[in-house]
Amino acid sequence: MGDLLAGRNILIMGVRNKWSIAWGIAQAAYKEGANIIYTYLGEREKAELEKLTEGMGTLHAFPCDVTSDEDIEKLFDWVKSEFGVLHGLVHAIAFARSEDLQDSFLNTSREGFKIALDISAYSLVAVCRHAAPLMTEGGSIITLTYRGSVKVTPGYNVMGVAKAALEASVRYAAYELGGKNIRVNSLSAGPIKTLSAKGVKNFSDILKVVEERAPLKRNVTLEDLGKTAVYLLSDLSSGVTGEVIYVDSGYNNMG
Ligand SMILES: CCCCCCc1ccc(Oc2ccc(Oc3cccc(O)n3)cc2)c(O)c1
Repeated sequence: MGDLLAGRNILIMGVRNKWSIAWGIAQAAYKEGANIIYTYLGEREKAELEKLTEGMGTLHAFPCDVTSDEDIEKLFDWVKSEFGVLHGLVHAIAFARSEDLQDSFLNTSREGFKIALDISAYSLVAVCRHAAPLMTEGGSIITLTYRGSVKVTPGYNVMGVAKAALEASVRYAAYELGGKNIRVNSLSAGPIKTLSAKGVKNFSDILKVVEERAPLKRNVTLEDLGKTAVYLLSDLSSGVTGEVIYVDSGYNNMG
């Protein structure tokens, strides 16, 4: 047990089950003494959270559908009234319609494009706007991204466009919040078998390629991601903001 995050209130948005990257981050932050607050989408995710957090003390959780400004407002009103101050936030939420994650990118519909960008990119902007006033002692905000934002990954399609918008949003949010000592960064994870990954065609192909070609010759684990998230959430990364940190076994540096 470390104390890198002792006494810090950290809001984690996006735990769906034990395979979730957000759950790997929650476990690592908990081990470093953080006081974790969760948001969930529906009753199924709430039940999963209750199961996952058994034996970890009181479960602090609140519902939030990030497509609703009212939900986001209610969430932060509740966090303010229950905890007063927030020190960290993990945004691990994204969505695109599965038909937009299959073959032709050019066939992405206007509605599908809007949905992907609203949930996967705009939601970070709204969350930063509401979290910042609670980060009165400074803070660290991290979101999850993927290499498909900067390099074409067949099948990732509109999600790659959404992640490009997300990464640019991280830079602009970091610029505006730096003066309040609030840092905003993205963690670019290598492919991991999550519930979301099931929605991306060609996903399974890429796991094998990483294992064969990446410098570390293995895929990353939830533990790998959790440790880097603790670094970004803690004072160890005090000089880092507006950045994309790759945790992908070095794959992104291959030719
Ligand atoms: C061909 C790309 C292989 C590597 C993809 C790695 C990856 C896996 C999962 C990722 O997160 C999501 C999140 C939501 C998402 O949209 C979904 C997920 C399931 C069902 C569905 O209808 N949409 C797709 C990917 C992600 O951003 C990146």
